[in-house]
Amino acid sequence: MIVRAAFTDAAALHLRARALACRRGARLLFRDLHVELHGGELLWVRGHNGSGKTSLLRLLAGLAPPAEGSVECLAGQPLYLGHHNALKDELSVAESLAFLLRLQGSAADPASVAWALDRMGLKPLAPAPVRLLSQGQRRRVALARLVAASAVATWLLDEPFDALDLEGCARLHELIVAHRRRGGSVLLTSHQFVQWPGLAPRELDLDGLPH
Ligand SMILES: Nc1ncnc2c1ncn2[C@@H]1O[C@H](COP(=O)(O)OP(=O)(O)OP(=O)(O)O)[C@@H](O)[C@H]1O
Repeated sequence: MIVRAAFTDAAALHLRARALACRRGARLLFRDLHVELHGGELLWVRGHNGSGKTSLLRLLAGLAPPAEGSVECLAGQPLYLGHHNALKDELSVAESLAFLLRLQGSAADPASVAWALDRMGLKPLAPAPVRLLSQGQRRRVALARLVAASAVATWLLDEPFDALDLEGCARLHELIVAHRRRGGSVLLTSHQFVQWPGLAPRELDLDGLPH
């Protein structure tokens, strides 16, 4: 089960990375990167293709060790949502989401799954096989995990707006706004300008870093 983090203390420090360096193969992608993320904040990580945005998120999520520096998660283990949707083609939409919810330690009973699908506008697709879904519909199923992740203080989202139509973007926007309002923090990458009203992200541009 998700450990319920006490993150209602507005503007508390949730995540701190100091002097991070990231090496992929022979390439040093960046070094001397400092990141702080507080409750209620949205941080938009920008940079050209291959600048290291996904690599940075993986370091912050603890999925890979940094070449140098340290990462501290002060409000519990973050939820990392990668740009691969990780759905199982042979399952139905509801079964596939239940599987992902179980993996992240959230309740995966039929009512919780139905609620999460409904919040992402997917209710009619619950019994459909995943293999029949469009890319945007797949993205929505993956993002439905966030509906059940209100107890996780920090969300790390890699290209969450990818493949979404306007309505899908609006639904994700709502989830992010609600999470920040309850004191949660969000760090995301996006190639699109994050311009939804009320989002007002702080920006971290990897293109400006030493390497
Ligand atoms: N396993 C790996 N071994 C070696 N190099 C890798 C590996 N994975 C990624 N890279 C390289 O690291 C660099 C950064 O990749 P990363 O996916 O972090 O970039 P990104 O900023 O997220 O890119 P994009 O905007 O295209 O999603 C790329 O040049 C990529 O080729």
